[in-house]
Amino acid sequence: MDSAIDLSDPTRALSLPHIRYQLIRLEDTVLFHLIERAQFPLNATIYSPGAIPIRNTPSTNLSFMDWVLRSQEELQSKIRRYESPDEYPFFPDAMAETVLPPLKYPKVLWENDVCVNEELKRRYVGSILPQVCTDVGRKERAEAQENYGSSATADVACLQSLSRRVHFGKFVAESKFLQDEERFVRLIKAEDKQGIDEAITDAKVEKKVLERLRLKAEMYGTDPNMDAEAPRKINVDAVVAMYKDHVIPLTKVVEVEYLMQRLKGTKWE
Ligand SMILES: C=C(O[C@@H]1C=C(C(=O)O)C=C[C@H]1O)C(=O)O
Repeated sequence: MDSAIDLSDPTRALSLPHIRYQLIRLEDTVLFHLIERAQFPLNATIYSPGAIPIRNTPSTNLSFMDWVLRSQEELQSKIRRYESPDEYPFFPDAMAETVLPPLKYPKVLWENDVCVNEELKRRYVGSILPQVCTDVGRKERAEAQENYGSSATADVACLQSLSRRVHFGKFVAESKFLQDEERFVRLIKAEDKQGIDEAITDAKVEKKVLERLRLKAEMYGTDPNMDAEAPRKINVDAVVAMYKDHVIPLTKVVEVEYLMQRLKGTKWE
C-alpha cells in the first residue's frame, strides 16, 4: 500500500505545508467513508463481543465488527500495508508475513511506540457512530441485520482512515521539532507535556480545519439536484463534532507522545 506522505523525498515528507495538504486530502477520504456508513442503521449488535455467533471459523470472543477488522488487517499486512510509517494496525497480533518483497522506506521518524488506535476505536463506537447514524430527516430502524456486513465493512474503512489521520501527528511533530529543536529539547527534557501541547497547538489551523470540514460535509452530504428539504446523507454537526472532540485532540496526543519519546530512540521507519 503506498504511503500518502511523499517518502521518496524526506525533506518534502517533513514539510509542514505538504503534511497539512495530506491532512486536507484525508478529510475527503474520512468524509466519504462516513457517508457510506451513515446509510445504515447503528446496528449496535455488531460491536458487542459474542453477540453475533461467527460461523465456519475458529471460535472467537471478538465482536463481529472487530472480527471483520482483524481479518482485513491480516490480509492487508500480507500486501505490506503496515510497512508504511503512516499505517498502524488495530490488531498487531494479526500481522502476517508479506507475499511481496519488503519495501525500503526512507527513515523520517524516530523510534517510538505511539499508537492511539484502542482509544480511537472506543470513541468511534461509543461517541462518533451514535451521532453519525442519528436520523437525518428520515425514519430509521436501530438495527438491520441485512446490513451487518456492509456496516462492518464501512466501519473498517472509517477506522483505518481515521487512524491514518491521527497518526500523521508523528510527521507533524517531527516537522515542528526540526523547526524549533532547542525549544522542544528543553520541554522534552523537562517532561513538560503541557508545554509541548501548547507549542504544537495552532488554534488558527484548527479553526480552519473545522470550517472547511463543515463546508465539505454540507456540500458532499446533499444531492445537488434534490430539493433543500431532501434528507442529508450525513449529519453535518456530527462530522464537525467528531473532528473537534476526537480527531484533532487525538492527533495532538500523538504529537505530544511522539515528542516525549523523540530523544530516547534512534532514527526509525
Ligand atoms: C496537525 C497539526 O497540529 C495540531 C493539530 C491540528 C489538527 O489535528 O488538525 C491542527 C493544528 C495543530 O493544533 C498542524 O499544526 O497542522
